[in-house]
Amino acid sequence: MPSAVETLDEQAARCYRQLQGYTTDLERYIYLDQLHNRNEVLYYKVLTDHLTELLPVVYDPTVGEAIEKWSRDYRRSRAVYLSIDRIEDVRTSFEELGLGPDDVDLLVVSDAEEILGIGVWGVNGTDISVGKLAVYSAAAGIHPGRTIAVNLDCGTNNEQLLNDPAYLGNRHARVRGKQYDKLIAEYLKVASELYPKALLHFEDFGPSNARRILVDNAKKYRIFNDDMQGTGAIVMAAVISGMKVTKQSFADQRLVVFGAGTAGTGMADQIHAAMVRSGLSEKEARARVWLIDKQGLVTDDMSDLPDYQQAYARPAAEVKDWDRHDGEISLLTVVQQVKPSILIGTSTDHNAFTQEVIEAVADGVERPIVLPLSNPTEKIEAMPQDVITWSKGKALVAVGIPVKPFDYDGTTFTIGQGNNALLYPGLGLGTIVSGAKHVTDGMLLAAAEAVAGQVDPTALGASLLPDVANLRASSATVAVAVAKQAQEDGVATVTPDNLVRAVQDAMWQPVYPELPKH
Ligand SMILES: NC(=O)c1ccc[n+]([C@@H]2O[C@H](COP(=O)([O-])OP(=O)(O)OC[C@H]3O[C@@H](n4cnc5c(N)ncnc54)[C@H](O)[C@@H]3O)[C@@H](O)[C@H]2O)c1
Ligand SMILES: O=C(O)C[C@H](O)C(=O)O
Ligand SMILES: [Mg+2]
Repeated sequence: MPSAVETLDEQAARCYRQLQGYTTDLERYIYLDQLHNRNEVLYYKVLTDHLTELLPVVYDPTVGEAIEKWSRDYRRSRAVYLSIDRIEDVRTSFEELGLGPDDVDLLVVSDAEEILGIGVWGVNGTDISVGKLAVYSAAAGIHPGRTIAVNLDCGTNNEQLLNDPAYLGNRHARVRGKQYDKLIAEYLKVASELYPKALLHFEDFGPSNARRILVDNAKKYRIFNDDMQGTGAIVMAAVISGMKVTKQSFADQRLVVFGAGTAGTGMADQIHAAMVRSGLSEKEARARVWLIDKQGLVTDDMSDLPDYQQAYARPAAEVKDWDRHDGEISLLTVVQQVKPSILIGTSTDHNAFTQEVIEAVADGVERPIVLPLSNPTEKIEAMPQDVITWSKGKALVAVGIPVKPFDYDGTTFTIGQGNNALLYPGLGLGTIVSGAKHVTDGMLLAAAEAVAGQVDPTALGASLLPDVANLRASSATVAVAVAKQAQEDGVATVTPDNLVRAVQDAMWQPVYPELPKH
């Protein structure tokens, strides 16, 4: 080795300078991934020191592009691969890691059927698990050595991958039905037996599997679906913040969800539950939710509605006089009829929130909450600057991607990042610190309230959500609230006297360990 002996800070400064030499975010992603593979402490040091700048590089939106090119650019495996063709190998695949029952806090698994909004990516989807874990470690100090990324390779229907000679996954159509269910059951069984203390995080599954797996297993395993629960909770945080401006309660809201899949219906469920908690009956609350999917407004005369949409289908009779185009009731018509106080986009339909739609929303109520949440950037329903301009500064906006502050009519608007990354790291840490047997609805709500409690959104242009730069502190606050709620909900298995201290102590810092002295 060269003679110089450097500190971690000096090494990190060199890496950061090297990073400046690249021109595209994908190149930066690859550089950081190689650093991740070479020196994990140094990688996290650079990442945590420049979190606002580098989160969009290691995570959304760049991770979407990295996934598309993953086989082409393959470097090194950072995950456990479980093949649908070799379910009998699930246990050995984990055992090969040599980790004991007390060694693992967290697994992130994806079957890559709905990566962000870019569809099915087979084994290339590995990096969504890797990226989510990097955010857990950088934002909430979950020890990276105590985490495992998992890819479930169920085949892929993505022709581009099947025809790509470089593709590294199973070259057959996606396997569904009994064989798929067997793989999921085996994963849950093995992972929870080998690592009984670990939280099992599910990411970017297709809508029907995401919901089914969560509903069937929520009571049996320590399981969390980020796209449903994490997203639902960050949206709750944004809405709680927005209601501080409008001085309303959940019972006053009218919710339109555009894109009623995993994330959209997950949010509808959490906001519906909050409406019930604020005094509405189940039925009254349902009557305040409108789902729109590919076939327009979801109504109860539609055949083959998936179960997660049925609950909110509007009676056909109620909308029989509404305008239709090609038989469908459009987003614009729904907005004009309903005058939503909250409009959410989780459709992947880029630019669906047109000027006409946003103007209609702003005509309907004084300060509408507008959340175009589809990722990555090329899927977003509307850019925040447009939503602010078209609503004449009235809309209260958050989006899934990071956006720089901008001026409108003499005011600077700061747009919060309504991405589950602002919430799940703290939720995970709180779950781990409390040893919670399950992630309860109460814990999700506590996380949402803790996130919202960190901002004052009342000034015009203020953000609805905390700044990513404060994510580490914000995650610690969320973790304390979640662990406390776990105790109140009777699911905590560890009850430290001083929760704040326990959370701080549990947070891993990127520093080199002391070498033992001889
Ligand atoms: N900001 C966040 O934290 C966050 C979290 C989860 C998901 N998302 C984003 O939300 C989007 C959806 O993710 P998902 O996991 O729910 O996917 P999904 O496939 O489960 O749901 C998408 C839904 O939108 C519908 N849709 C597609 N095109 C449409 C159109 N033109 N009009 C109306 N509806 C249409 C689909 O039929 C489907 O029901 C993705 O872009 C994802 O990145 C964001
Ligand atoms: O990964 C993200 O950026 C958020 C979310 O989980 C998504 O699927 O879009
Ligand atoms: Mg996701």
